[in-house]
Amino acid sequence: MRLIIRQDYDEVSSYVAHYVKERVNQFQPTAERPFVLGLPTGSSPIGVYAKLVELHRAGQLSFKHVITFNMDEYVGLPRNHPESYHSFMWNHLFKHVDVNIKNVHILDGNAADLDEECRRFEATIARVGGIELCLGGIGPDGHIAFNEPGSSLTSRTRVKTLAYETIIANARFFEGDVTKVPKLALTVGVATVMDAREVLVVITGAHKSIALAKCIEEGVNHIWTVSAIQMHPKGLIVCDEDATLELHVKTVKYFKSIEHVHQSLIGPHNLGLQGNLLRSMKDTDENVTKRRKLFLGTVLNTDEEPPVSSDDKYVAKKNGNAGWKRKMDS
Ligand SMILES: N[C@@H]1[C@@H](O)[C@H](O)[C@@H](COP(=O)(O)O)O[C@@H]1O
Repeated sequence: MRLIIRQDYDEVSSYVAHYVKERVNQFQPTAERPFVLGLPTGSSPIGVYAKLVELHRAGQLSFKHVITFNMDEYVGLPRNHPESYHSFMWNHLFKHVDVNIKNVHILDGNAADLDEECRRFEATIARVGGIELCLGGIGPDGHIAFNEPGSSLTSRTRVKTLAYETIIANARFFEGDVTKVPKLALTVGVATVMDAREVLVVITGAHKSIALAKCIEEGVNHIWTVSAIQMHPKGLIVCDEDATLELHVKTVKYFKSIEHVHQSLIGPHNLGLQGNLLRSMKDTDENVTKRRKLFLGTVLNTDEEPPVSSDDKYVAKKNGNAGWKRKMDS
């Protein structure tokens, strides 16, 4: 799992939107081989959606061959209610981009048979070959989609009773009145999310800092359901500085250093796709030499171009707080 830390909400949104753009474009989706994207609601992804719309308008991203699955929907709220997740998605993303409405999948919280609706949703995801990239947000209690504390980590799409904390948190969208917040929702399960080939969770704000710490510094558990991301082979969390408040300094430094080394390996402009790009790089001698130089340059913390052979004057010799030292200086 990787953790990318950006200064604030805007930078997080920009990072995630560019990440999505890169992933979709790199995939080169077609009608026969569409890109399948999982999408969240809530205030966390609003900035991401605004940037995706900008990228679309700038001609850098098309949703023509993108199939979407939303994570959840309230039960019993009319589809055209301003706070339904149907309305949310339409207003923040779908009406602004070239997505084919037939490719949009949002659970129907007014279906006559809610269990059947959930089964149908899972079957549709399977039919299109699974989700390629699933974006998510979390509640302050660490829930992903509406997988409230105590949800099974093997859960699938189903009807869920909302936790009181979630009802209170979401009352802000219902004139601050908890009685107006629906008490049930349909939601994908934790396992549905984790089945995606890649999971990217956005976490911003000091009010989510405990959840972030629980999610990445403690064990996988069903109380903080987003902690399941620890088990995912390709999990990415993008957070802002405020959300790191409860993390150990060591944790923050570790993830920042990892990102720093990645960027030094392939350059700062390849937003988060380092793994893919590195894998796809042809390992010619020239590439190996280039990457090695970049890597050594970071580790040695020197402006001088480092050499490329292993038995050179630069050695892994720590010179107290002064950083790495050259052998000939020692
Ligand atoms: N079901 C949604 C979640 O999918 C979302 O992640 C969460 C966080 O919302 P926000 O981003 O507004 O904090 O809200 C709701 O509970």
